[in-house]
Amino acid sequence: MTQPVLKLAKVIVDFSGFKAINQLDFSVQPNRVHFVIGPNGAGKTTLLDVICGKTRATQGNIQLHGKRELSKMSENQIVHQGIARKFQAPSIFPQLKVIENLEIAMKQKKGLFSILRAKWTKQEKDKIEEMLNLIGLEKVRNELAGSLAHGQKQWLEIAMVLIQEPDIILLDEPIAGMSKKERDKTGELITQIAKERAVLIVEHDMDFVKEYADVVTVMHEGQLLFEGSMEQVQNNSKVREVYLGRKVESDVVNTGS
Ligand SMILES: Nc1ncnc2c1ncn2[C@@H]1O[C@H](COP(=O)(O)OP(=O)(O)OP(=O)(O)O)[C@@H](O)[C@H]1O
Repeated sequence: MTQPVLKLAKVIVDFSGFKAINQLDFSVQPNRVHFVIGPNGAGKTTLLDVICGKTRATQGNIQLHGKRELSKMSENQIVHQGIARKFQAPSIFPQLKVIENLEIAMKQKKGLFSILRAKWTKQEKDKIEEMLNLIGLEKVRNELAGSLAHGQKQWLEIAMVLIQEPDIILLDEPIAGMSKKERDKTGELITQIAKERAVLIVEHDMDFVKEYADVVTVMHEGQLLFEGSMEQVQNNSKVREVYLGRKVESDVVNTGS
């Protein structure tokens, strides 16, 4: 079996006696679009927070490639290990051009010393070009980022995260507020990204999960309730029970079936 990119073992996140994550064992394989779903309060956001270091694990281990232990590292150190997160709200620079946003992301990757060497190498230029093509914004490269449509802003930020060349990218409800067309394009983009790295996504939209998931983890009360394909998730009795009586029940239990 392939070595997981990321592996959490017996992780606990305790908020003053309340365990938002409770003895969680969880791993992410390379080249997979991996979704995390679960009812409100299940611990999904806390899972992303603890992986990227925004929240500290009270207990347990978080390992990257089976060796680098992340649970004691700062957020900044974790980014440099190869874990990048894109939050729901875009954090682009609206007053700068699309291409300038990508250049800033590239500068962050280069670090201070290389910034002093002001010119871009051919490799860096090619990378920026590759990102523009990947997100389909090559024709609007000189537009101000603030003038882009909602979906385009989200893709730009995904590209800014990808420029860091992370091993794993964490996305928090990436299609929130998007039109059908934008959602489809985001799904294609995510599929494309997963060819080179692992993608872990917290998502509430079950149609989207069904369409693009390779693996779905269902969380409940800070623990892993079930993991498998979306079809297996939909047919699992424990999952049905947890969602029973909740608003999302019909989505999880009936989507596309
Ligand atoms: N900083 C905190 N202090 C105390 N409790 C917290 C904190 N952050 C989260 N929690 C609690 O931990 C539980 C899990 O929260 P989390 O946001 O991870 O759930 P979620 O699955 O992402 O939910 P949603 O789908 O509603 O976003 C919730 O009961 C929440 O109130």
